[in-house]
Amino acid sequence: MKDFQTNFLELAVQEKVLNFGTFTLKSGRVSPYFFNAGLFNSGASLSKLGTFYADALMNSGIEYDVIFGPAYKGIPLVSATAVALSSKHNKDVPYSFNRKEAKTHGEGGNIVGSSLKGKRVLIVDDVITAGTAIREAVEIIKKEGGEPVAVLIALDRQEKGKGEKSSIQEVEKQLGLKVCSIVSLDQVIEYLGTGTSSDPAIVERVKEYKATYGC
Ligand SMILES: O=P(O)(O)OC[C@H]1O[C@H](OP(=O)(O)OP(=O)(O)O)[C@H](O)[C@@H]1O
Repeated sequence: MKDFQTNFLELAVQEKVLNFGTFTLKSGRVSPYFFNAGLFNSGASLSKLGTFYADALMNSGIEYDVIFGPAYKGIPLVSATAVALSSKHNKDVPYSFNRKEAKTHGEGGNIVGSSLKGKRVLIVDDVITAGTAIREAVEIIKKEGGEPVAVLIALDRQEKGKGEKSSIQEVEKQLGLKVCSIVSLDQVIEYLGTGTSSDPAIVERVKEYKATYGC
C-alpha cells in the first residue's frame, strides 16, 4: 500500500467517512462498513482529500487532457483535485463540471470551466454504485465533443452488482473506460489488519462480506 493510500484511510476513519457497524445499503445488502464522502466537509479535509485524488491520479499513469466532475458531489472533488495537482505536483490541469439544470441566460449551456471539445476527459467522482452517474457523465462529455477515457473515484467496494461482475467492471467493459480508485476494499482490509487499534472482529466481518459479495 502506498503512503497516500494509508493517509487517505487514516483521514477517512478519523472523519467517520469510513465507518464500521451495520448498514443496509441501497442494494438491500447489509454491510459491515459504510463510506460517505460527504463527511469530508471542512476546508482542511477537502484540501487533504484533493491531494489523495491527485496522488492517485499521478500514480495511475493515465493520460488525459481535462478532468471533469459530475454535479453535484463531483464539483468540489474535481476542483480540489485540480488545486492539488498544481500545488503538489506542479501540473496545471484544466477542469470543468456540469450544471444539473441548463442555464438559459448569460453564457448559457451546461458546462462550467474548461471546454471538453476534442479533449481526453477523466471523470472525478466519489463512488460508483450502479454506474448511472458515470453513464450520464459520459453522455454529457460526448455531447460536448470530448472523449471520456477514465474515471477516478475514492473507494472501489469490489463487490458484485446484479450479476457476477461489479458495476465498475461493467463500466470498464461497456463504456471502455479505465476506472481507478484511491483505495479498494482489499486495501481497507489490509489497513484494518495493521496498526495498534486494529479490531479483529471488524476485520473478520469485512472479510466475510467480501467473501459473500466480492468479485
Ligand atoms: O453509480 P450510481 O448508482 O449513479 O451512484 C453513484 C453516484 O451517486 C451519487 O451522486 P448522485 O447521483 O446522488 O448526485 P449528487 O452528486 O448530486 O448527490 C454519487 O456522488 C455518485 O455520483
